[in-house]
Amino acid sequence: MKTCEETPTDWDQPASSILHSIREDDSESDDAEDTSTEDTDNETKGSAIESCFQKAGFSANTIDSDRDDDGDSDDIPLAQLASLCSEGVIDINIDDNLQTESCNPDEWENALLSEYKTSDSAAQLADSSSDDKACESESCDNDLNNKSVLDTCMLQRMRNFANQIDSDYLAHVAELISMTEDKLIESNNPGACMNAVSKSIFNKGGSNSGGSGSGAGDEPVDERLKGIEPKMIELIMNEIMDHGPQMSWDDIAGLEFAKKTIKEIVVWPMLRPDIFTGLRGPPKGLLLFGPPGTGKTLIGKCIASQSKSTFFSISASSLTSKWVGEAEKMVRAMFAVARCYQPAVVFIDEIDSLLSQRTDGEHEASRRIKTEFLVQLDGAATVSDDRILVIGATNRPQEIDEAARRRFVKRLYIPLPEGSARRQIVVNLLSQQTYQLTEAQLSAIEQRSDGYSGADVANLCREAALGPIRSMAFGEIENICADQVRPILFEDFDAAFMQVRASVSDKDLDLYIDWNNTYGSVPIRK
Ligand SMILES: Nc1ncnc2c1ncn2[C@@H]1O[C@H](COP(=O)(O)OP(=O)(O)OP(=O)(O)O)[C@@H](O)[C@H]1O
Repeated sequence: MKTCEETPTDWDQPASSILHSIREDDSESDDAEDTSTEDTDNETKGSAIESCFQKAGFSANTIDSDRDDDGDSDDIPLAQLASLCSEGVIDINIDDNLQTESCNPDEWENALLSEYKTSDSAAQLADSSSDDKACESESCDNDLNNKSVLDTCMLQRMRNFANQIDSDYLAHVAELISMTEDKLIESNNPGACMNAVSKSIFNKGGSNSGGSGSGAGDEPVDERLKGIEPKMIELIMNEIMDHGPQMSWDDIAGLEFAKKTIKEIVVWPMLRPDIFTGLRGPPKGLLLFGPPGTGKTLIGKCIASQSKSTFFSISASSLTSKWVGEAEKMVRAMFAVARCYQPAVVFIDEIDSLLSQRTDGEHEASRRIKTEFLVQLDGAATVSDDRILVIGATNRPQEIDEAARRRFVKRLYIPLPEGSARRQIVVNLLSQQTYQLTEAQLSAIEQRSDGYSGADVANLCREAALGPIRSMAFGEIENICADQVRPILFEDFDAAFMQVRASVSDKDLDLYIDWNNTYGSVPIRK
């Protein structure tokens, strides 16, 4: 095992060479132990990494970090990436450094390295690496300004990290890269790549790297997270940052006008901030209001997917109930994390409960949360470089405070689905099951479900899907093969209509339409 007294590394050589030398160091020291096992491990690791990077749309030479022709594509690039990302040294500012739309590996490396060298994090890294067993030498702790000690400690830390990469971890990275494949290839944008990969590694890295900034109890490295409790950051990453599947506009039935407006005012500007500047700048606050179960949350998720943004989703009532006494801090922390993961969409469900009209008897705590939220909303709106969109969703728009309403510049009514949209929801949901319904029967379902919300229609389908099971005797259910269950028939829907009724009344609808015609962005006729 090398110690901190090793020869310092020349930071001006490409990162790949530095890491190559780490590898050589490692193989030298480990040769005596068991070279053959390590070779096999590295080969397996290497091919897994290669497939990760190929999946992400990188050319093969990105993977051959040795820059030689020996065909030995090993773990160096991932180790490098993983180490830097997990340490929080690399963040989305990588975009500014690169100022390029290409995924050129040399530019990556240089940018990574310059971040690494210039960042304050270097000192923190060396500091944290003093915890590493390999860096127990007193010189690490005592002389952080000594360049050679710093370099060696960093190298040791990178080496440790590389050694900790296991197959589970690779699988995780592969899964993430495959999930974001479209995003990465489409944008061919290193910033997006880094954002996606670092997000994954940041999450997973807590257990793998033990690195600073990744786990609870560590001081976060990013400037924007200074003063925010690491525990809170972790909570936000795990509970509020949405890691669900990507969504497309076709997953949302109907609502064509809303989709069109949102694409125009939100998605395009987030995708092309360079074009949508000044007067064309996007609104930073969007309010989606309408009856429950009409797809407001789906729209929020879809905006995040389609604008290649990180999605943070929280319900205002859980802010006030789940984090009693901490809600205000939570709001601040959430926006701080969102700033680190730009472009970001912060979706707040039931926003009325957070931003309801002020009353004389209002509780001090709820007044403070409201103020904090408005401050953050203003911050997101005034820092023009920030690409954070706040989406509020509510079923009770009339209860929203005037000051808050003003900050949601765009206010879109999300109404009950029309007949064709209800039919599309039914067909989409049934496509996952076997069913036998004629066009005429589908039309009958469409008509009978008039006044149903999207969620009501989904419930109707769920109820109908149980029909074939209910028609069986108990013993039969226990033994039947799944493919022998009879298809869903019209009679099942007939029965389901008796169970599932519309959840929204005409009176409620009138209230929404009135509010929309007073404050909404797209007035409609009753
Ligand atoms: N337009 C739609 N297209 C497809 N599915 C829909 C649509 N609207 C609602 N649904 C179905 O209803 C469910 C609930 O939708 P969602 O949570 O987006 O509604 P919401 O308006 O946010 O409701 P709430 O106001 O109660 O939070 C979805 O998971 C989906 O199954």
